[in-house]
Amino acid sequence: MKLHISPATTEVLHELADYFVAAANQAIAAHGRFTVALSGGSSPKKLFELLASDAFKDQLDWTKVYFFFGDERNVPHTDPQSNYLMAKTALFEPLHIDAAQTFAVDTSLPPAQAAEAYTTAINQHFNSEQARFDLILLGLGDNSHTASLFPHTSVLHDKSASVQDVYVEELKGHRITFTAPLINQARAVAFLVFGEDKAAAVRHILEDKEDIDNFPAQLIAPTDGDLHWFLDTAAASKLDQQAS
Ligand SMILES: O=C(O)[C@H](O)[C@@H](O)[C@H](O)[C@H](O)COP(=O)(O)O
Repeated sequence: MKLHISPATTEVLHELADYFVAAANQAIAAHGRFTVALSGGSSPKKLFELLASDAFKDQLDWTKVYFFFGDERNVPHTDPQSNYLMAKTALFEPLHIDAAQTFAVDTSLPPAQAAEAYTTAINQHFNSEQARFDLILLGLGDNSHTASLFPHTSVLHDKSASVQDVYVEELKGHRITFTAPLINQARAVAFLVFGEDKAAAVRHILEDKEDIDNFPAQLIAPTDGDLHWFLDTAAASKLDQQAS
């Protein structure tokens, strides 16, 4: 596990954008394409905008990049809460990504069917071999959730490498999420976390004793892959360890 800690969010974003480009070019050179699962929420929006900016957009062949979502809210793709809408606006449209390269969760289906259909789409993308994403981007909630692996939900104990529908009591709604085993199959996982309000959660995940039901992001430990945390100093402020 590698910690990347920088004072300013702009530095964190540039470091992760450099890492994203390097991982993409390495995957494209090695097996002809780069398959990435994007995180949702607010943190990654600036990363997507940076990747689509003049500073980065010409650094890789975007026609060889395939985009999935590590989780999605149970809303239409036109809803401001939609993770797909955020990525479409900040990344896919500015880069003119072909629709055939983007895989949105079909939220027009009931959530359980949407999750099952997404699992099928992933398995088809990987030709029914092990679904091994080249990179999975994750955020972290201040309650230590990641993707839509929320505290005290049954999906935390799902041993299948799949996509699941989960009812989240605190949200009073359904989410569709990768399971931890699916995330942990990835070649690389990168967390992007900003701000003092996340500092306690970061410490729970990286330094406190195992307590999966309260701190679900502790589940994330790639079996045979790299784990990176990209943090600003505020989010890292409660850690004993600093960047390695
Ligand atoms: O769909 C989502 O909301 C995300 O996938 C979720 O896991 C997010 O990464 C965290 O909640 C942090 O969200 P912020 O970046 O908005 O703080």
